[in-house]
Amino acid sequence: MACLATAEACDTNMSLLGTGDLRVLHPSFQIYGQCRSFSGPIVTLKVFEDNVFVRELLETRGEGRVLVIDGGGSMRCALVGGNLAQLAQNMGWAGIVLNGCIRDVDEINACDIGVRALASHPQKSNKKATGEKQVPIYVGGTLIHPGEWLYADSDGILVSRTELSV
Ligand SMILES: O=C([O-])CC(=O)C(=O)O
Repeated sequence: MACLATAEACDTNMSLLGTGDLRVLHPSFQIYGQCRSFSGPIVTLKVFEDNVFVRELLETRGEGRVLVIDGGGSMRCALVGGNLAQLAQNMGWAGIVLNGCIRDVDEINACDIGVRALASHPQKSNKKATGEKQVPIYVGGTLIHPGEWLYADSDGILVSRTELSV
């Protein structure tokens, strides 16, 4: 699949940026994983310092979708590590965008998926199975709904109400 360049997508979709049908996430994410450019329909998850539901979702078939996790921006533990990134790759997820921290950076960077997160943190999260799947989340300064489309590359991250044509 041809990858859509986010800068070009912004230039050619000014009207969508104006209406909010296309939004640019705040540039506060670090780039990890082998895929610097990825896109797909969004699955959302809202959790706080607990990654049981992250694993539950990544154990299901990704089918080219992107898991966007609102981790509340916590800087106190990691929600995704090398095992979960490998699982995401094996299950066919296009990528993970995380408003929170990862760990096992070298392992994640070896995985054939795209990952965006705020930072790395060596400590694991709680395992209490709390959180909400497929709810609207507020990440990177924008409200994101399940089923919207995400486009990420070296320049940034876009969320679109509908699929964009390349
Ligand atoms: O299991 C966890 O809490 C996260 C982790 O370290 C991994 O995915 O390897």
